Amino acid sequence: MLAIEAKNLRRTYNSRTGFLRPRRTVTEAVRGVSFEVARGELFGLLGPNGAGKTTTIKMLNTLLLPTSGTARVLGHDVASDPVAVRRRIGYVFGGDRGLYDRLSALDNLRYFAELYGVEPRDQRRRIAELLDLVGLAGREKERVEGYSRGMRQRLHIARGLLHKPDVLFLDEPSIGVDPVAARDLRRTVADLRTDGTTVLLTTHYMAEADELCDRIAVIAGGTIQALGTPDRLKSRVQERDILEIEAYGAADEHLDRIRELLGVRGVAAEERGSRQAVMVQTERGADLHSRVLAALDGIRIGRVVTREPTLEDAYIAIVEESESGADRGPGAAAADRSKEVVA
Ligand SMILES: Nc1ncnc2c1ncn2[C@@H]1O[C@H](COP(=O)(O)OP(=O)(O)OP(=O)(O)O)[C@@H](O)[C@H]1O
Repeated sequence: MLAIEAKNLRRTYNSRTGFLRPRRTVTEAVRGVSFEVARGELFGLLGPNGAGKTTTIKMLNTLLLPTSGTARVLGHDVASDPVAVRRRIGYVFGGDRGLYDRLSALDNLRYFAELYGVEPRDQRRRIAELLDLVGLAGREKERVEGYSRGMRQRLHIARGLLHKPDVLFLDEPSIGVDPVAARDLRRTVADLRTDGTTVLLTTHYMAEADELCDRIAVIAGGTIQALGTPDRLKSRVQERDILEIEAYGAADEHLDRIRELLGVRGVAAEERGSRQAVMVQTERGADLHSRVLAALDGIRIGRVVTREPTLEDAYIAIVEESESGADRGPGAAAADRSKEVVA
């Protein structure tokens, strides 16, 4: 039996804005998403902000009803049998909500164990096992208010696992967590595999997805744009070189100028503090160094390197292709999904 089976899932949001001239906005957040996750698999859902990842997860974990389509978790239909689904799943989301700061980690876990109906005779053992799994054993008597963000996230995971769910939804668990703590968190997630838990993970960190996930679906504009193993997704850009340039103040017009160069297959910029990393995907062997630098004329440039493509580059290529259909430019796909109607 499959752990998760989503068939043509759709979800529309209706929201109202304005008082004197009320407007109703209809947003098609998820537009026909289908995928399957096998038991014991670690499946990643990647996509830009607003792609529809959280909405998809919320339909699978019964927090939202699909507008149409069907989904089953461990064979139970999310719409007609939500109680059976809830009994078998855990949900952990990034951020600060969901723990009691003034209590110790141990008291938090005891409280949630009661709430989730963990048998009193099993509670001690289960909590000890989980503290061990998430690397908090020895620190459990400290108040959560003194915990670092990474420790909190690991405690969140322990909380989500108290009732031994077969499927765990992890929505951006490493958001705001420093690199060392993120590494510990990844180890925790990888360890879940050993006891057969199926994990559906959303993340914005590509290295994390590459390291952890058996398969990944890239979602953009409410639909799945690519699905496969990390290696399979990377193979989409294997015929490319990546020119990475450290720049200070590159604007959209500079990126557009680079995009127009012959041999350039994609451009993206990532803010890194006061500077940007401009990533230019070029056809393999096309030596575009000088022409790309000329397009950035007038801007302070730091290090320039050519490197092999990573999962992040594959992801950028997939998302750019989905957004640039018919020359509509970045963001067009997202804009198409919201329509304003007079209320
Ligand atoms: N409650 C809501 N009411 C109206 N629109 C919503 C609501 N929740 C989400 N949306 C819209 O639906 C679309 C998908 O949002 P969703 O939160 O699922 O994306 P996401 O991929 O999880 O994004 P992020 O990475 O930013 O968390 C977005 O356009 C968002 O603005």
